[in-house]
Amino acid sequence: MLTELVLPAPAKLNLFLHIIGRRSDGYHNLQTLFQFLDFGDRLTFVLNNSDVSLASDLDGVAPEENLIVKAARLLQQETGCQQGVNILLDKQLPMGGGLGGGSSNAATTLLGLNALWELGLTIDHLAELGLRLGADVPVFVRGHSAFAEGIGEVLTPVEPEEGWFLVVVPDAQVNTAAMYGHSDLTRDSLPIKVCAALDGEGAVLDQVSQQQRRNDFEPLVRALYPKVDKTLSLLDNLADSSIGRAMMSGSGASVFARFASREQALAAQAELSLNVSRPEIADDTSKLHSFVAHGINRSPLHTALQHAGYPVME
Ligand SMILES: C[C@@](CO)(OP(=O)(O)O)[C@H](O)COP(=O)(O)OP(=O)(O)OC[C@H]1O[C@@H](n2ccc(N)nc2=O)[C@H](O)[C@@H]1O
Ligand SMILES: Nc1ncnc2c1ncn2[C@@H]1O[C@H](COP(=O)(O)OP(=O)(O)O)[C@@H](O)[C@H]1O
Repeated sequence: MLTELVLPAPAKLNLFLHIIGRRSDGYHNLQTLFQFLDFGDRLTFVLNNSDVSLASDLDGVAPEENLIVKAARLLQQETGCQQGVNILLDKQLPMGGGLGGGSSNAATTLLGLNALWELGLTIDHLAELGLRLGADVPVFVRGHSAFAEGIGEVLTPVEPEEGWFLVVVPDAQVNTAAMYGHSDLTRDSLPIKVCAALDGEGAVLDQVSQQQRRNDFEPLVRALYPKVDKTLSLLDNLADSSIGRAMMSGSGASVFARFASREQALAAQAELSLNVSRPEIADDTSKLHSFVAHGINRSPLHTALQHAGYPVME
């Protein structure tokens, strides 16, 4: 019997993000392209017979508010499961970074405990539970790059090119709910008409050419957070314009640019470090954290579960 599982909780990027309307409950309808990164947090689950406990020290997040604990308790309520678990979180992703760290942690917990507690829930059921925890959780549960609509939960699997990214994390935490609620947010983008025969990435990209790709949060976050604005400008200067400009992910604060190879992404990272150490710009960008990662269309969580002998059930 399985008593311990160590699983990744990968980051995501929003390769574009258009906000097309606001629902009566205040949530927003989007059209966005999600791709996973081979970089993220790591969760260790050890079976116990008593309670759910989490070892982590996230600033400002009480254990009961942590999406990991919420996900575990939701599974217990839904299934009546009496088993417990000790969970250890190795946090690598910035909080409020637009990389989906909290949502990914929740999805890894749902899938990990479904295996460890032998609950046998289907992927559809787990995605539905995930949506109760956050709009971005279902894509991490389903584990495939996707064109997302609705509030982020209506997912069509797609195959964007698996490029190399330099991701830069300015020293700023952006509050997602506050950005969605801001009066200056663009929320009337024209919907992309996705044809019925959405085939791989093709149909999405035909309609959202590289030049048209944008993140509707970007102008607002740039105006409110000068560090994000400056970081985007710095990264854009290093980006390969034939591939695309630097963009923000989600509601920020992280920004990214795609490169033709890992080597080129690493070279841009080195140049960025050099640039921010220059006295004329060393002020508020000196705390830039960055990493190079591969964009991948199958979540490393699903790959790890398969290797552990627990392939995700459709
Ligand atoms: C902006 C995005 C883009 O992928 O990512 P992040 O920047 O958070 O990574 C998501 O839409 C964030 O999804 P997620 O972070 O799961 O949001 P939730 O916890 O469900 O909601 C937080 C708050 O954001 C608002 N919200 C969220 C999703 C949505 N489609 N419309 C909204 O208006 C609601 O006010 C909600 O109270
Ligand atoms: N396990 C968790 N990891 C990160 N954030 C969490 C977690 N549980 C709850 N949160 C809360 O969710 C918020 C959003 O976190 P996160 O998903 O990392 O950022 P984003 O939504 O910008 O991608 C955090 O600011 C924090 O208050």
